[in-house]
Amino acid sequence: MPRPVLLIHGGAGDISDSRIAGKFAGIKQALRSAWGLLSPDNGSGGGSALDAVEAAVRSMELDENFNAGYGSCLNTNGQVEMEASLMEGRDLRAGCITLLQDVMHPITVARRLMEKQRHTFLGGAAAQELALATGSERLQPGALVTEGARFTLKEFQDQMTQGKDPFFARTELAEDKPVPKTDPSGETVGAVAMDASGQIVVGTSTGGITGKWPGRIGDTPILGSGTYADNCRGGVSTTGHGETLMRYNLAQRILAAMEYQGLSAQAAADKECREMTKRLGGTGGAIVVGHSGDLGISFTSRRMAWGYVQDGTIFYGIEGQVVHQEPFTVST
Ligand SMILES: NC(=O)C[C@H](N)C(=O)O
Repeated sequence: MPRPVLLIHGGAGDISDSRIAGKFAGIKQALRSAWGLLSPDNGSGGGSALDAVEAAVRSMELDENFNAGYGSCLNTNGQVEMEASLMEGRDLRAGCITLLQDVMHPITVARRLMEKQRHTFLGGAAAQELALATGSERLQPGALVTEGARFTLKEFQDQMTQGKDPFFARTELAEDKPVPKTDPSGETVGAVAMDASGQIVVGTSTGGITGKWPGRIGDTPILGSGTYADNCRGGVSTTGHGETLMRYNLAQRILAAMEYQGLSAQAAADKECREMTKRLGGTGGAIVVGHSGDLGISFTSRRMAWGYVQDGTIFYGIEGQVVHQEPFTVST
């Protein structure tokens, strides 16, 4: 029987030192709220990967330390347009949502779509309609906008006014271009879980990138780029510069490297993240759970927050190879 595992990320990017504590707190909180749903010790013989992934992502959508739900990045109109995807690896069912506004939990809307099984990808008004019809509350316009998101948009717009385009700077890493103090890509959230039945589920949720054009769609809701789950191979959630990730098809490439080159989850994630940045310039990261339960955590950005629980211990990190660990309790 597979050993259940829950691995999450809180986004790849140029995360400043002052934001690390908030990221760690949010990662631990998300693991705390989701692990009980998956753990074999939860009294019900082990829970479902689907419930655990949804719970972990919902926790980070509520937390303004992450670029998803409340605290999402803003487009050039100062508005939040969110995206999410959810996939399960047994029957390859999925729900993908884009251009969603004024709803706290895009990942739950993605789950509702997946469960309906009629369509796989809905955007804009249709996504909104589904959200409201399946129990999501419509928030006041602007309710998801935080001070931090406003500040980052202002900083981005100031740089544009000065003729510096931070997007271009990040996709042309080899050149000496100005780099924004705050990464306009913000930090998407994602979770990959495998339950005791071998079911693998992946969910990813984002506000996109700061200063995006209204209507811009990133990698997050695109299967094979932001999210992919296949019980025969594994599950991947990615984060980083969406235009880069979708052109490279990062999630699918990592799974292909595991399947056809026999690489471990870690080796495949390292190889494909590195190769992507070498070829396209943009940076990003991925979390991976292989079908046999091995884990991969890799990023080419400066930082990426991540965490997982194993054998009563929580492991987490944000930088290079540095791994922190502490006993996991519900009050961690
Ligand atoms: N930080 C992120 O992961 C942003 C997301 N990948 C996007 O480009 O929309």
